[in-house]
Formats: sequence, C-alpha cells, structure tokens
Amino acid sequence: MVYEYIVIGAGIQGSSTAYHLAKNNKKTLLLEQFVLPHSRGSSHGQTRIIRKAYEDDFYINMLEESYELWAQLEKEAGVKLYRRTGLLLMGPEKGKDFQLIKSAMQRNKIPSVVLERHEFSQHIPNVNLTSGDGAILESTGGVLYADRALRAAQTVFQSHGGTINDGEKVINIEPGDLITVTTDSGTYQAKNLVITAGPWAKTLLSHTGLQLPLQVVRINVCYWKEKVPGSYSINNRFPCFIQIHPKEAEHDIYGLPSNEYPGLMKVCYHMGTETEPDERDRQTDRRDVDALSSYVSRCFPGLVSVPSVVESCMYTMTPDKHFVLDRHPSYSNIVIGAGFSGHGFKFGPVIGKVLCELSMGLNPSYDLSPFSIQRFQANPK
Ligand SMILES: Cc1cc2nc3c(=O)[nH]c(=O)nc-3n(C[C@H](O)[C@H](O)[C@H](O)COP(=O)(O)OP(=O)(O)OC[C@H]3O[C@@H](n4cnc5c(N)ncnc54)[C@H](O)[C@@H]3O)c2cc1C
Ligand SMILES: O=C(O)[C@@H]1CCCCN1
Repeated sequence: MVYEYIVIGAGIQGSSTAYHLAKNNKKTLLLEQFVLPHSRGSSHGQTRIIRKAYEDDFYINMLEESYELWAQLEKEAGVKLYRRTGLLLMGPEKGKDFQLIKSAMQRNKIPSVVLERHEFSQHIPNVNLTSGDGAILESTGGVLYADRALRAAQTVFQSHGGTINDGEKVINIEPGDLITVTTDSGTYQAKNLVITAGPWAKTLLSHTGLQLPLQVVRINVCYWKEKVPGSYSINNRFPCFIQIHPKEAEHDIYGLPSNEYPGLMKVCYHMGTETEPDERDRQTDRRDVDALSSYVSRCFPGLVSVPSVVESCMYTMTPDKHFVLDRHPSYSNIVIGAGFSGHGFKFGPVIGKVLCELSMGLNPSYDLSPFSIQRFQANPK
C-alpha cells in the first residue's frame, strides 16, 4: 500500500504529527506496535504537567503556541484536556537552576508570583518549604489529561481521513525516494517517513544506520495517600509542583494534585534506572522510592510516606535533556522526533506541527538548532 506519509509510533508525538499531516490533507498512515491504548511507552497515564516555567526561551516560545494548540484540540475533539492549577516551583533560592528559571519567567513576563517565606503556608497549606528554598507560583501551570489527549489526537487524525494500524511492529525500514516500511504483518511505501518511536527510537534508527546517544530509564510513578482526604486535591486548586535539588536526591522531585485516584497524590522522582524498553518490569530498583519517602515525610506532612500505588513509565534521555527534532542526516525524507527526556508531553501539538513542517519540506516555525542531531556528532559525548 502506498501513502504520502508514514509515521511510526502512536505516542503523543507521533499521534500529534499524524494529526497535523492529515489536517494538511496528506494521506498518512500511523503505525503502532501495540494494540491501542497501551501502557508500555511514555505517553500513557491520566496526567502530565504543563507549565511555562523553563530556563530556556526556546521552550517558552514553543509553549505559548502549545497552550493555544491544546485549546484547539479540546474544541475539535470536544473534550477537556487542560485544567489550570498553577505550578509551584521550589528550590535553593540562590542556586543556579532556580535563578535561571526565575529570570526567564520575568524576562518572558510569565504570569507568576514570588511567595515569600512568611506568606508561603497561607498560599500553600500542608507543605514545608525547605530552609534556604525560594518559591514561585506560576499561574498558567496545570494538568493535561494525558490519556484523553492521546485519544483526542488520534480521533481527530482519523476524522481527517488518517489511517491507524495498531498491533503492527515495524521490523525494517528501507530508505529511498520511496521508503519501504516492513511490519510483522505487512509492507507499506511512502515518500516521507516520520519516526517517533519513544524508548524504541534508538533500535529503530539503527536500522537506518543512525546511532543516537539515547538512554532509556524506567520511572516509578508513585501515588501517596492523603491523611485527610482532599487536602492536596485538584478540586481545592492544589498546584502541581517541582522541587529543584531536594536534600534527599540528586535530581528533581515533582508532583501533581490528587485527581485520577481520589485521595492519592502523585509524587515522583525525575530520573530512573536504565532499562531495555521491552524488559521494563525486570528493572526493580527502588532507591528512588526510598528518597521520595524521606522527601514526602519532610515536606508533605499530610501524606502517608509509603506509596500506595506504584506504576511505571519510561523516559528517553538525551545527554543535554533537549529533544531531537531533525531530519535524518543521510535521508532527507526521514524526519525524527525523539529523546523527549521526561518533559515532552506538554509540547505535543507544537512538536507535531514542526515535525509535520519538516517532513513537508516547509520552513519550521521555530529555530530547531537546539534539537539538532549534529550537536551529538560534533561532540559525541
Ligand atoms: C512518569 C512520567 C512523567 C512525565 N511527566 C511529564 C510531565 O509532567 N510533563 C510533560 O510535558 N512530559 C512529561 N513526561 C514526558 C512525556 O510523557 C514524554 O516526553 C512523551 O510522552 C513522549 O512521547 P513519545 O511519543 O515520544 O513516546 P511514546 O509515548 O513512547 O510513543 C512511542 C510509540 O512508538 C511505538 N513504537 C516504538 N517502536 C515501534 C515499532 N518498531 N513499530 C511500531 N511502533 C513502535 C511505541 O509502542 C510507542 O507507542 C513524563 C514521562 C513519564 C514517563
Ligand atoms: O515536564 C514536566 O513539566 C515535568 C517536570 C518534572 C519532571 C517530569 N516532567
């Protein structure tokens, strides 16, 4: 079967790319190895954080449009995808990371308030602000309903004439003017290919002779019980939070208000242990959960400091934690979106737009140099 475009991988990035291609009237096939919906990649689960609190202007610029495109998808699909809660950023006040985000927020006039220590508990009850930490509340931060968002992108893609073949794993890619994609149950051809394979990107790209420095880690997604039900609830407007440099661990800790499982708040560690994507559950390292327990008991006294529910998800990390959004260095009709490093969901619609632009040969709406493949080749480490 011949298509104009094939997209491999129906996570949020591939589904959003396919949606933009179909809206541009391109005959597009979206291939997914698992039967949809599934919980084995990076885009499953009910919730993700959306925020503009970033230190780099290039992310903040993309987020302006991302909020608009999420609102458009909400309208097209007739579902609510975003709920505003605010995003609480806490971290060592004089530390570089906190200062860089704070100044980027001021520079970009992102609606936010600095919470002074003496007024903190009045605004954010049931949280202990670590001594030496500053706090900023970004008012446009909130929750994206992830599973719903993924389904919405796929549904709108199909309503624009797109085809989704799930339960079909791509096993070979033959580049050329007409690219041949072989799955475990068929063969397809297209003039253009977009690869958005999440944790499997490294293996799939190696079929095309490209080696990218991507590392897959398993994340323990932990939910903690509220001692008083509702005290950290989305219905009480409890915000999402990011804790930079917690005392207990090297990487950040983050959380979302209780919502999908009433009475349980999601608090996770922003790093995990390396894993093979097909062997995710063989990875049983729980050192992060121990660090989280100490943090929860110190800073969230209203939560029971042993998780009630632990689920899993995977990050695909690049060395600098910036995404890969580029053409294949050897084949200009193959476009790659990969390495979303645990923070890509909120950008889904805008990433879909730029991957669509790249693959249609248009000038991308954003400067994509921070996301180039060449940055690894110039400095392979
Ligand atoms: C615990 C956790 C918390 C997160 N929190 C946030 C957050 O708060 N905010 C935020 O913005 N981001 C967050 N992220 C990151 C975000 O979820 C990811 O960046 C995003 O989901 C990546 O999407 P993807 O489409 O690249 O990957 P995936 O969702 O993994 O999609 C790739 C798809 O490709 C398919 N595939 C792979 N190989 C093949 C093949 N050979 N043939 C066919 N199909 C194939 C896979 O099955 C999969 O469905 C979080 C991630 C995790 C794990
Ligand atoms: O992308 C985000 O906003 C969150 C921040 C904390 C880590 C997980 N991802």
